Order: sequence, then structure tokens, then C-alpha cells
Amino acid sequence: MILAPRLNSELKRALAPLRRVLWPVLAISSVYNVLLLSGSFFMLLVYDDVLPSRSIPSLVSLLVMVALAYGFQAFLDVVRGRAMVQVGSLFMRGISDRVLDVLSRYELARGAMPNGTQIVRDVDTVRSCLSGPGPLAIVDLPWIAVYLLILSIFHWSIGLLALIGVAVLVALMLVNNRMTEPLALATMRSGARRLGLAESTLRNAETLKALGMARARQCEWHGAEAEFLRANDRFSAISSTLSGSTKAFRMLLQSATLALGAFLVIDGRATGGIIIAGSILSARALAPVEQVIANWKGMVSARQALDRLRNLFDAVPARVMPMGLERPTRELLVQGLAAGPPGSQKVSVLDLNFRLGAGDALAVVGRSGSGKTTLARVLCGVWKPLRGAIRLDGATLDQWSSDEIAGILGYVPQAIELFEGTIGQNIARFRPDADREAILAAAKSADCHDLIVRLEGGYDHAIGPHGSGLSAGQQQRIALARALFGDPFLLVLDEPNSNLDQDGERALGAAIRDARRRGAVVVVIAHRPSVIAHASHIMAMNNGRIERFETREQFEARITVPGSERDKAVQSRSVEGAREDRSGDLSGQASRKPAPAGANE
Ligand SMILES: Nc1ncnc2c1ncn2[C@@H]1O[C@H](COP(=O)(O)OP(=O)(O)OP(=O)(O)O)[C@@H](O)[C@H]1O
Repeated sequence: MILAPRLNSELKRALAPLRRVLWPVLAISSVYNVLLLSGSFFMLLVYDDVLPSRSIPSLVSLLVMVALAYGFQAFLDVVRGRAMVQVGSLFMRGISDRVLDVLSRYELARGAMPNGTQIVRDVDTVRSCLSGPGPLAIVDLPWIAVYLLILSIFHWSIGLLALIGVAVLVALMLVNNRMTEPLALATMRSGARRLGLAESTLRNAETLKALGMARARQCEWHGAEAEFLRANDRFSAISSTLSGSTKAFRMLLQSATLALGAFLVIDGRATGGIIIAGSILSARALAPVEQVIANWKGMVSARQALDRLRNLFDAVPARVMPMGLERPTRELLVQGLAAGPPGSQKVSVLDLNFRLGAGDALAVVGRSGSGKTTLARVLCGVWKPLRGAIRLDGATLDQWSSDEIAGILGYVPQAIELFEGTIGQNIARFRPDADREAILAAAKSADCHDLIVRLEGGYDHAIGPHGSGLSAGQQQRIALARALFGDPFLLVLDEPNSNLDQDGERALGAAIRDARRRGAVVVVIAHRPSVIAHASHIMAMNNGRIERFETREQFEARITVPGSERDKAVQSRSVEGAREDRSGDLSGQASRKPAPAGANE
């Protein structure tokens, strides 16, 4: 069928309320459609019985009856309309968690999401179609047969004329579908592109202004808008032309029926009442088709929206909630790990194998693009391994539920993203059950308590969208507190000091030391050498592979690390030499720097 989408089990479940109300709505619609006949029968009786008999009591009682019928008809129309509004709301509620799930997982599992956030609008399109008059018009369609039958009982030629009218309208409807379906798709795509541009303009306002890109963006924006308007205008033009022609055709048919009735009366083959009743009834017979045409755009859009929802749900299947495990306490094991960006063929890290025990801290160093961030993302379960596994006390990350993982993992991503809300909420990862003590403890572990209380409102200080209202360094320290919230077993910090001043660096060092002391495993990606002083192991990456994995002692035997005993000794010997070591960037240093005298290589 033109409007029947292919559904998967999740959409069928979400649309189950539609199946549940189908029979009651069909029953109500049957009574409603019978009541719709009352107007034409009233006319028939007035012209054929009341006027010849000149009976006022008959006229009054007929009027009372038709008024009651209209009242009941209005009541039934409201009831079935409200039932459909409920179906729309239940559909939206039934699918809302899954939509958020797909939004949060699609890009991490499959790469960029097609049409951006169109999924949200798609749900709304389906909801408003279900709640609108379109589906009820379809329910009324079979009643056309009953109207045609009654018209044929009046006289076969009146029935035939109405049948031709219905056939013409259905043909128009099919032509309309053929012409508008690709346009509905084009409207959606250009609308999504326009919205994507609006979102990216909002996000990158600073860069656009500073680099003088406003004009270029304006051209792009106008292009997207013109494309959207073109598709939308054509769609609306076709729909309104059809809607207007339908209306005119219906009026013409009504007049033609009147004329035919008049001819039959003149010819002595019908009564005067039949002229009026036939004309009203033929208009009624066409009304459901007319309604379907009027709501065609919404129904085609809803069907396409359901197709897209099905594709997205199939692409990111719902997760089966794991039974859950105890919190890990012993080790992190990385076995034969290969990983790359989702949705691409690229392999960014390959053959990674290492083990860290409770209390270990690994500093990962290497040139840009060597795969450090990829490793951090896979360690946190943000990207899935292509091969191999990451195990905490023997179990892979997917064996814990996302709630449990929240207490096991702490992560400071390379690009910090704080959410709109208070600082306290951000540190507590927006957990509604977070207690004050845990928030304070996390802030103190990250040594940002003083920084927070100095801000207006302290822990209730409101952070704007994308962390606005805080400096980059402040955001990084709050992100560290957020990572430390709940004393996670595995702490993954991706360049956590890129925006930190000396105080911040000291606080970071203390946080890593504290985490190690309580038995956590810390993995810290570092470009600055200062972090190495707090690590128990150092791993150098090159081209996605491990180039060197060694303990800090082994590393220090080769290279002077700022803050180490060896550094202090070197400093006392040569201030100049030590300064060179301290200020250097660590990228690739472990492999490139020639081993100093005494290194055990
Ligand atoms: N989202 C992505 N899409 C496509 N390729 C990516 C993506 N992220 C990383 N890569 C590629 O994977 C490789 C490793 O990148 P990764 O970000 O892990 O390196 P890195 O060592 O963290 O670099 P840096 O020190 O500059 O942050 C690079 O070649 C990069 O081009």
C-alpha cells in the first residue's frame, strides 16, 4: 500500500496503541458515518413527507431528531479524535528512550549520522500525523461504498455519477503521490542541511567572526535556503493545486447530481427530496477522499519518517542490559587491540598489548596522529575495538551496565565538553542521586574546590552551553573533578593539562598520585613531560603501534624526566641542560632522543 511503511519490531511496539484503538475507533466511526446520513435523510423527509403533508409537528420532531443526531455525531468525532491524539503521544513516549539512545550512540558506532538531528523531527512528524485527521479519513474511506449504495438505491444513475467522481479523485490522489513523494524527500534533506548549517554557525560563531568567514557562510546559507524553498514550494504548489481542483470538482459533482436529480424529477423517475438528499450524499461520499488528499503531505512525510527511523534503529540495535558485575579492583588488560574511527575502514591503532595493575599509572606519549586519543576512546568504550579486547579484572566493558560503568570509569576527553547546568551537576555527571559529599570529594581530589567557591554561586554557578562562562583551564579542572567523581577504578585522561597553569599541573599530579594510592589504574595521554613524573609506566606510540613500553625506572635510566631524582641531580650539575629537558615536547621523544650515558639499552 502507498502509505504502509515497513516496520521493525521496535516501531511495531511503539505503534501498538494504534492497533489497540483500531477496533474501538472503527466501531465509533461506523456509528459516526451512519449519523452523517442523517442530514440527507432529513432533507429527503422534509421535501417528500413534511412539505406535501404540511405537518408542523412532523417537522419539529424531525428537527429534534436531526439535532440529537448532530450532537451525538460531534461527540463521537471528538472521542475518536482524542483517541488518535493519545495514540500519537503514546508513540512518542514509547520511542523516546530509543531516540536518545540512537542519538548518543550512532556516531560512535557508525560514523556521522545521516541528516543530523532529523530523527527528532521524524518522531514529531509521525506523532502529528497520527494525531491529525489523516488516519481517521482513511478509516472513513470504506464508507464511500455505503454512500454509493444508498445513492444507487435513490437511482442507479446518481450512484454511477458519484462512483465516477470517486474514481476521478482517487486517480488524482495517485498522481499526487507520484509527484510529491520525491519532493517530500528533497524537502526533508534540504531542511536537514539548513538546520545543520544553523547549528554549526551557532557552535563556531567565534571562528567565523575571527577569520572573517561570515560572508562565505552567508552564501552557503542562502544556497541551502534556496534549495529548501524550491523543494518546499513545489511540494506545496502541487498539493494546493490538487486540493483546490478537488474542491472545485466536488462542487461541480454536487451541481451535476442536482441537475441529474432535476432531470429525473422532470422525467417522473424521482421525487424532489431525492434531488437534495442525493446532492448532499454525493458530497459526503467524496469527503473522505478529499480529507485524505488534504492530509496527503503529512501522511507521506510520516511514512518516510518511519522508514528513516527504522533504518536508524536497525543500524544501532538496542543494547541488551548486561547482568552486571562487581566493581573491578585488580587490573586493566589490553589484548591484541585494533581500533579506528567508527564508520570508516581506517585502523588507527594496531596490535596493542599491555597490562596495568591496581595503582599503576601509564603515560602514553607519541607524535600527533600516532593513535593516543584512539586508544583513550577505546579504553573508555567510546569506540568499539575492531579486534582484540579491553578487560577489567578479566571482563570486557560491555559486561557492566552504563550506570555501573559510570562508577568504574573516569574520562577527561581531549576536547572538554561541559554541559549546561551547575558546576555541581556537571561534577556529579548529572546523577539525580549524587550526594554532596561525593561532589565535594571529587572537587577536592582535583584540587578545584577553591577555584569553584570563588565563582559566583560556587557549586551552583551556572555553566552555559558548551561550557561558556568558564576559562579553558577552569573547564579542564572541572572536567578532571567530573572524571574523579565516584573514585573510578580506571581513569583515562587525554591531555588533561593542555590548558593548565602551574597550579593546575600540581593539582593534576596530586590527583594522579591519590588515584594510584587508592588502587586505581590511570592512563594519561601526555604531550608535556611533567605528567611522566607521576607515572609508573611509559608507553611510546608510533603509527598506531606500541614502539616502547617500559617502567618509569627504565625510562628514567634513558631520559631525564623533570622532577625526577635524576633531574634534580642534573639540575644541580647543569641548569642549562635541565631546562632543555623540561621544556621539550614529549611527542616521539622516548624514541628519538639519544640514550644518555648509563642507560640500560
Ligand atoms: N574521527 C576520526 N575520523 C577519521 N579519522 C580519525 C578520527 N580520529 C582520528 N583519526 C585518525 O586516526 C589516527 C590517530 O588519531 P589520534 O587522534 O588517535 O592521534 P593522537 O596520537 O591522539 O594525535 P594528537 O596527539 O594530535 O591528539 C590519525 O591518523 C587520524 O587521522
